[in-house]
Amino acid sequence: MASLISLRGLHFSYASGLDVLKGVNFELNAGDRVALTGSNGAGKSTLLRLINGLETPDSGEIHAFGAVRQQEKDFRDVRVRAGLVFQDPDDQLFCPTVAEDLAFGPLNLGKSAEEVGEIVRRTLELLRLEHLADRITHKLSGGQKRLVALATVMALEPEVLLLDEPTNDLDRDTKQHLISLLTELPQAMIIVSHNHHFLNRVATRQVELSDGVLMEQAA
Ligand SMILES: Nc1ncnc2c1ncn2[C@@H]1O[C@H](COP(=O)(O)OP(=O)(O)OP(=O)(O)O)[C@@H](O)[C@H]1O
Repeated sequence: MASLISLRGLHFSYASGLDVLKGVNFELNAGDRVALTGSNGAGKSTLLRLINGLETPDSGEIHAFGAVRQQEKDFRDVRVRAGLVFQDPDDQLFCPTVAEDLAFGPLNLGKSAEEVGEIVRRTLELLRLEHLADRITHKLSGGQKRLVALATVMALEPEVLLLDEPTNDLDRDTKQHLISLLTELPQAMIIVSHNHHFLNRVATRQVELSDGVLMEQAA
């Protein structure tokens, strides 16, 4: 079966001249929950942004959902099908209330108000966030915002999840709930985290980004 996402010989440097990726090869297959580790500044968030077309590689190929993706227009459907939850929830949340933030994406995809209402209800329930539906998003705690950011991506019903440090700010019980939730979801995912306990519980594979290349770690 073809990979959901395939990166081939990916090179990327920032305009400052900083060489971040120096030939990354990677395959994400159905059912994979991949832990993406590496030291601070190794380029993990950059790699997630490249998959979503938020950065452009200097060379190499990005294949997603069966097609090569090169130009901005090629990534429009990738951003919906491979939902990126940013490291900083404030980059993700911009509507007045939690329910409106969850509704924004599906409404934008042209779903009916009735369908969207059902998606919002179901997603809030899945993440145990029903009690926050009418809260003002920017007044939530850091952990609450992180879960709402995940919920806004889940509301788009993506095929792949790209999670950047999903456990930051979460208390022990909420982390436990996130472990149960992620291991029960059908989606393939890439999870960037420094929390090895969490990754050991959730991931099916581990890759480490070091000196610009990805290395598969022994199970
Ligand atoms: N917009 C940018 N412009 C220039 N340099 C950047 C930019 N964003 C990130 N960098 C640099 O690129 C490198 C990789 O950053 P990135 O955020 O991808 O690392 P990371 O592995 O996710 O780190 P962390 O574990 O600390 O979150 C770092 O040296 C960072 O300072």
